[in-house]
This record gives sequence, structure tokens and C-alpha cells, in this order.
Amino acid sequence: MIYTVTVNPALDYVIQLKKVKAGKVNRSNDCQFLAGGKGINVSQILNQLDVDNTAWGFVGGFTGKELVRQLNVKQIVNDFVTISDDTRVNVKVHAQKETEINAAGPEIDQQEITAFKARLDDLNKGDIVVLSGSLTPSLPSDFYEQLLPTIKEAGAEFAIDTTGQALLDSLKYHPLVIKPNQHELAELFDVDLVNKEDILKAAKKLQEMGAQNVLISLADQGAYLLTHDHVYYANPARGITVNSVGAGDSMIAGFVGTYYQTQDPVKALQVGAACGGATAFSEGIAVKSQIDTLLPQIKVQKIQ
Ligand SMILES: Nc1ncnc2c1ncn2[C@@H]1O[C@H](COP(=O)(O)OP(=O)(O)OP(=O)(O)O)[C@@H](O)[C@H]1O
Ligand SMILES: O=P(O)(O)OC[C@@]1(O)O[C@H](CO)[C@@H](O)[C@@H]1O
Repeated sequence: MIYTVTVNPALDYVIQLKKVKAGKVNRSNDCQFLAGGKGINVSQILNQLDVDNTAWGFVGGFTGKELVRQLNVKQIVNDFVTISDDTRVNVKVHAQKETEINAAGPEIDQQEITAFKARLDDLNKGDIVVLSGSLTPSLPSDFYEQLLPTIKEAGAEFAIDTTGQALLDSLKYHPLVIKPNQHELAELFDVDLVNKEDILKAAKKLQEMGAQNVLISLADQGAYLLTHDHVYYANPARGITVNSVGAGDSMIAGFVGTYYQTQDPVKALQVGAACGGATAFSEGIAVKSQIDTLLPQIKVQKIQ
């Protein structure tokens, strides 16, 4: 089983308009509330790939109820801890440029944290836990790290999609895969990454620090994968970008879901790149038909 963890999920309020003028009244052409949060997006793609998974995390209030309603409609299995504060709303403005305003997130108390940690008792050998996204301000900054010994003791693997020190602190527990984008990779080591060599050198460092596989996503430039033995490059799919929100989550889902089924990191990279592209080319998170259409376009090359 794959478990996704979204401790700070969101209703994404996606607003479409031609142009935003700062300081003026702007009127939208279209808007909708979509269940979001990085781990939840991973679950959505896993469902499209027919990979069994359960979404874990914290939800609360009227926003949390709507989020769970949407997941149930899509038959995404979920087992959230209910909190007394409201799940956040993140605003995504799609105009001449994409602008995102992500809220900090709700208060989570000690009892709710304890209830969440008890979920980990369900883990079995061979399971994969995908930990994704920001923490709420009330959670300790080492919250992910606190979960890792239990996950490993159960014989499960984990993937982690977070940034900064929290990502670095997870490496000693040997994540199955991490996926910083080029910008996040540069920030991790406080360096400029000007060419391929710089990127691969920084990615190699993350592997030396403990990651089993390192995926570096480059948006419309494709992605690199460092495995134990080799380095691979996956080209980007061709298409018109309409939304980059969730492309990274989709790539992780494609990678982890395929790895779980095949144990083949190269196939996993191919599917991950197709899932990322499919989401970038669609209004929300991609569906199976879009992923299947792009899959043959992705050729994985061994470059080292
Ligand atoms: N415009 C695009 N065209 C083709 N493929 C894309 C495009 N955008 C994303 N992808 C695919 O999805 C992968 C992940 O995208 P990206 O690098 O933007 O992740 P990210 O920065 O984590 O995304 P986000 O935070 O917006 O979800 C890329 O490596 C690529 O394979
Ligand atoms: O604030 P975080 O947790 O870093 O990111 C949250 C978020 O931007 O990530 C998803 C896209 O990756 C969205 O669905 C969601 O709003």
C-alpha cells in the first residue's frame, strides 16, 4: 500500500482571468475550489494509475468537509485526523502569469498530533509513505523527521517532497526518492546552478547524504534521475502549458506508483515525466487518458 501524507492540505481556489491589475478591482472569468495539497495531488494521480493508496493528514472545518467530499466523489481512499480548526484555502490566480498565495494553515493540537501518529501503526513491510508539502505553523519544524524512525522500523520506504533543512534532515533515513526542482536544489546548498554539471554535482551530494534516488525536475526542460548506479535524463513532453500547479506532485506520484509496481527506476522516471507533463497541460491534476497520450513521447536516456 502507498500512503500519502498531507499535513497541511488546502482547498485550492483557482481563479481565471485575462489580466490582473494590482491595486484595482479585477473580475474573474471562472473560478473553482479544488481539493489540493501536495500529498493529496499525489493520491489523485495514483488513483489514475490504478495504484492502491490512502490519503492521510489533518482536515477540519467547512473547508475540510468540502475537501473530503471531493476526494470521496473521486473515490480517493482517505483516513484524515479531524481537527477543530479550518483547513486552509490557497489562492491560485491564472492570468497573464500564474500567482499563488498559500495560507499558513490551521492550528493542530497535541491530541490531534497523537491521533495522527497512531495511523503509522497500520504500516507494513513494503509499504511506501509519501510525505509532501509544508507544515502548519503549530507543528514542530522536525515533524516529518519524528515520523521517519517509525516508518523505517515497520519495514516501509518513504519519499519526501519538502524543502530546506527538513529535507536535509530526512536524508540519513535513506528516502526512496526525493524530488527537488532546480530552484530548490540551488537553495539547499546556497549556490547558483548554471549548467548540467552543477546540477548533477549538487544532486550527487544529496545521494551521498543518504537519498536512494534523486529526481531533479526542470519543468519544461525535463528531469534528471540519479539512481544507485547511473544518471538518466527524461525529455519533457510536448504541449501547451496551462497550469504548473501540481506538476511536481504528479511526477512524484508517477515515479513512486510505478516503482512500487515494477521496482524499475527507469520506467518510474518515464511515467513520472508523463504525469508531470500531463498536469502541466491540463486545468487541474491530470487524468489517465492525458498521461497515456504523453507516455510514448518520453524517452529516458542513460547519460552516465
Ligand atoms: N511545461 C511542461 N512541459 C513538459 N513537461 C513538464 C512541464 N512542466 C512540468 N513538466 C514535467 O513535470 C516535471 C515536474 O515539473 P516541475 O519541475 O515544474 O516540478 P515542481 O517545480 O515541483 O512543480 P510544482 O511545484 O509547480 O508542482 C518536470 O520535470 C517535467 O517532466
Ligand atoms: O504550501 P505547500 O504545502 O508547500 O503547497 C501547497 C500547494 O501549493 O501545493 C500543491 C501544488 O503542488 C497545491 O495543491 C497546494 O495549494
